[in-house]
Parts: sequence; structure tokens; C-alpha cells
Amino acid sequence: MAIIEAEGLRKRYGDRVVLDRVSFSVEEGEVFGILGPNGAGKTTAVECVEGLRRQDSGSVRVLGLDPLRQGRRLREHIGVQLQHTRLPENIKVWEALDLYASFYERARDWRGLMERWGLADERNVRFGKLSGGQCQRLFIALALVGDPKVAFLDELTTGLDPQARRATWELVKRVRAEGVTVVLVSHFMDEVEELCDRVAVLDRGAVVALDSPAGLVDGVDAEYRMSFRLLNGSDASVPDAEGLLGRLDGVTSVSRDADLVVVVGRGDFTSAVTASLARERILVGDLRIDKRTLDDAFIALTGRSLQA
Ligand SMILES: Nc1ncnc2c1ncn2[C@@H]1O[C@H](COP(=O)(O)OP(=O)(O)OP(=O)(O)O)[C@@H](O)[C@H]1O
Repeated sequence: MAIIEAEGLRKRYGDRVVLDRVSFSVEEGEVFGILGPNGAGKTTAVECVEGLRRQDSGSVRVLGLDPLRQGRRLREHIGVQLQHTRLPENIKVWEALDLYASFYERARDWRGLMERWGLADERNVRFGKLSGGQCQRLFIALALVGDPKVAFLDELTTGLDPQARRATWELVKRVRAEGVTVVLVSHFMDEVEELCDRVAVLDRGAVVALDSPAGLVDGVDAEYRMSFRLLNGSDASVPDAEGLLGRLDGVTSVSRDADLVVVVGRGDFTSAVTASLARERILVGDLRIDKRTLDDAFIALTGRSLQA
């Protein structure tokens, strides 16, 4: 069942089109990613869905409610961690949880939440003294204090060190395991690959693809590479590996440095290469095929790297 339906969202700031007919739906129980480079319109899209910004046109339904006209009712059922959430430096962990719980009619027992999210030892620590990872744990706990059906997590791991990022990923998995649908806004490929069931790729305000991470990788005809070493003896018998392999279907380039051959291509070119090597009785070792990644898919979709 779709828990969120966004249809044809458009938004401009002055002359600048920030969302251009953005549509997606989120199924109950999934982790849905919105992926794109800085400025792609991710936060704008998600804040229209949350009812925090007003789209110029297009419609949104979250849990069957219109976020603009039924915002108060909706906010009882959603949890939001905004991209730039800050709390007063002096507020203690327990005070923040108590405060947020007061915003909801049917809040969860925040003491249990504090235990569950590993914050019990920090209950009296002031916000300004928390580490990056502890802050994220607190923000997730705050997003869950109203016992939401959907949690929106925007750029959750930006600025965290690798260890804290991984720990935060485990928290997101736990949120999902508790039955909460998660909308995760991110500009990190690895995060989306690890956590999301489906992803909308946003580029310059438009959804350029929407699929599972694996589906996105398989769906685009991105180049990838294989490499191998010509084993002793075969080198002399294959003076023209470039010519032999370069003619195969899907191969776009072949380069050779002494006994190391690198073949770049598309589609199922690796089968053609291995079959051709076998036919010519060319022995190879150190065979490596570099997996296509979501980053390759992103480059194929948008013409640029997300990580740049
Ligand atoms: N209130 C506003 N007024 C004018 N321009 C805005 C406003 N909010 C956002 N923008 C512009 O709209 C574009 C999209 O911003 P948005 O924050 O939605 O992108 P994003 O994909 O979430 O990027 P980031 O990851 O950097 O937050 C950006 O160019 C931004 O400068």
C-alpha cells in the first residue's frame, strides 16, 4: 500500500525551477531513498511532502492526508529529522525528549526510547557536549517519539566519521525493523545502496530514475572494466590482444601494458571476452571484473558523478 503519493510537484524560487513535475510513491514498510547532488531539490521535495513547504502545483498525499490542509493531523503520524536540526546547546538529552514528547497527543514513553537508542548514559548530557554519533541517535529518537508511521531522515550522516556513519546505518535498519516506513534523503551512494529498498534519483529538480539500487545499476548501460594478466607463453602467441578483443560486441576499449590487459565495455561483454580467450587458447590469470556501482549508474543517468 502506498503511504506517500507525490504527483507532479513543481516549485520555483523566482526564475529558478527547483522541482519539475516530481512524482513518486512510497510503500508502507520500505526505506525509500531520495538521492541527488547538492541543490538537486531533495530537501524541497521532502519538505513539500512533510507540509513544511508549499509546492506551486502538483499534489501530495501522506497516509491519505493533504499535508498542506491537514498538516496538524498529519504531524501526529510522522517523525521528521530536518537537515539542519539544532537544539539549544544547553538542553539535556532527557529534556529534549520530554519536550518533543509534549508536542504529540499520543507520544511514546521517551524513557524507553532513551534506553532503546543507547542514550541512557547521556541522559543528563547537554546537547552541545554530544558527539556527532550521539546527536544522530538523539535526532532519530526525537523523530520517533511521536510513534510515527513514517520517519523522514534528511542527510543523517553528513559530517560523521566512517564509524559513526556505519553505526547510524544500523539505527536506520532498526527503525525499519520496528515497522516504521523511512524516507531517507541522502547524497551518499553507499548509504543508499546499503539501506534503501527503492530510490528516486533527483537531478536538477527532476526524477531521472526510480528503482531499487540493484535495478538502477542493472538498468543503465554503464561502462565497466575487466582486467587480467596474460600468462607466460601466451604473451608471445597473442601479440594483438587489443585487435582480437577490440572487435567483440560491447567492448569499447582495450589497453595493454606488458602482460596486463584492461578491457572496458558495456552489457555482457565479459562473456564474449572469456569465450574468445578460451577459443584462442589464451591462458590468463588475475582475472578481475569491476562491479558496476550506483555511482556508474548515476553518471550514466546524469552525465556527472555524484561524488564530484
Ligand atoms: N527558500 C529558498 N529560496 C530560494 N532558493 C531556495 C530556497 N530553498 C532552496 N533553494 C534553492 O533551491 C535549490 C534546491 O535546494 P534543496 O535544498 O531542495 O536541494 P537539496 O538537493 O536538498 O540540496 P542539499 O543537499 O544541498 O540540501 C538550491 O539551489 C537552493 O539554493
